[in-house]
Amino acid sequence: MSTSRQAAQRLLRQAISAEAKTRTSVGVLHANACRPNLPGSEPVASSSHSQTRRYSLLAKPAGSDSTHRAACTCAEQKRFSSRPAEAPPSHSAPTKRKVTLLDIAKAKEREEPITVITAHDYASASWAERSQAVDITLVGDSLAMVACGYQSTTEITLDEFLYHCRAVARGTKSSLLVADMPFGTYHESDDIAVKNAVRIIQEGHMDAVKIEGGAEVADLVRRLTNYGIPVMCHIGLTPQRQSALGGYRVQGKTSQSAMKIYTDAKRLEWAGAFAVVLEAIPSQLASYVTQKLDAMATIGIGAGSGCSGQVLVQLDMLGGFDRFVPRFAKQYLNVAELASSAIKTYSQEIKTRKFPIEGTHTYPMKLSEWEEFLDHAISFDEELEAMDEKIKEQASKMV
Ligand SMILES: Nc1nc(=O)c2c([nH]1)NC[C@@H]1CN(c3ccc(C(=O)N[C@@H](CCC(=O)O)C(=O)O)cc3)CN21
Ligand SMILES: CC(C)C(=O)C(=O)O
Repeated sequence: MSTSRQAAQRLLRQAISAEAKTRTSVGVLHANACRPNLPGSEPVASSSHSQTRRYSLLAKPAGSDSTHRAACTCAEQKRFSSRPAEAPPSHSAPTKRKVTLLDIAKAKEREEPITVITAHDYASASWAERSQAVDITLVGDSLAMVACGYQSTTEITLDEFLYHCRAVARGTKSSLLVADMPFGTYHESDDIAVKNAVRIIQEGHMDAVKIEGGAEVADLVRRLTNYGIPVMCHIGLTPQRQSALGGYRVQGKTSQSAMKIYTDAKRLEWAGAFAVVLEAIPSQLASYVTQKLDAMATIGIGAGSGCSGQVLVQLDMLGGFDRFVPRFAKQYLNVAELASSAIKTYSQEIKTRKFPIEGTHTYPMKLSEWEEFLDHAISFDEELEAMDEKIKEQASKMV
């Protein structure tokens, strides 16, 4: 027998024996994690499975489950009744209800691709919302690099991160909100990790947390799901460990590291995670893992089309981040180029007095009010002039 096969079997045995120790309550855990009975989680219409059927996770109108956040955005909209934007903002026309864990589980089961995109602030969250086409909005800690300009994701603190979570939550109504647990927030102890996860839910207004790691975080995943905090995991290329991995490198290319990814995925599923991000791994491995999981959805990024869903960093797919472009990032737009050329035109128009345009970007005033103002202003100016004269006279007497 080859050594890699022995190593693989050893890993699987380790995974199974570790699981056996905690297996007693697995049935219940699984039910909790993957068949949640949360408020607002109505079942999606029970039509028969069809690969070609249009994906209908988001099809239901928002109604009784409209959230506090939704109420806030509507109130804000009324307050700022300025010139209407070109198209109505998404929150003016709520058309879909909140996506739930049950929807995600059903989509996985029916093999309907799950769409995930990151958002880092209110604007990017609103664009995702406006598309009415996103199942999960992820506040990924890539925001440390993309929105804050840090060198790596390990530099951001929980407080900084929570500020972004809140902004994203204000711009999101329908998609399920998942946020990374930043580096250092789940490492010290499981007690501290639970406390920090609670902060992300409570202060960050998120629906679920995401944790990087495999077997080593399985106990924590189990504990969080037991407490009713849904968990998404992240294996393969785990950016918080880029130093240890020797950079942002593809993972799972040898049979042994592929086995580690597979057994990690199994452990995380047993622990109750509702989904796992598979980043930068060979696509045949991602497909295999996806097919062998019962209840946990796989969300691929650089892992091919065989996953239960896909995720990209929003500014990568919009072409708004140029420090590096991973192979897996398809650019649908070049927002950086469009934005900087628009800023250049704006500046040129200011210099050539083409902007602002009288009547378009200006506010009107009644002629009668203007004439009355001029009367007052002219006499005010005359008084000022007279005072000026007096001061000059007195000054000349003093010298
Ligand atoms: N803008 C952005 N997009 C991301 O996807 C992302 C972040 N930032 N920040 C955190 C991590 C870092 N990630 C990265 C960064 C670089 C590569 C990259 O350039 N990888 C090489 C593969 C190298 C190899 O062959 O092993 C590539 O060519 O894609 C991949 C993932 C993913 N995450
Ligand atoms: C790329 C996604 C999966 C992520 O983890 C992030 O945005 O940090």
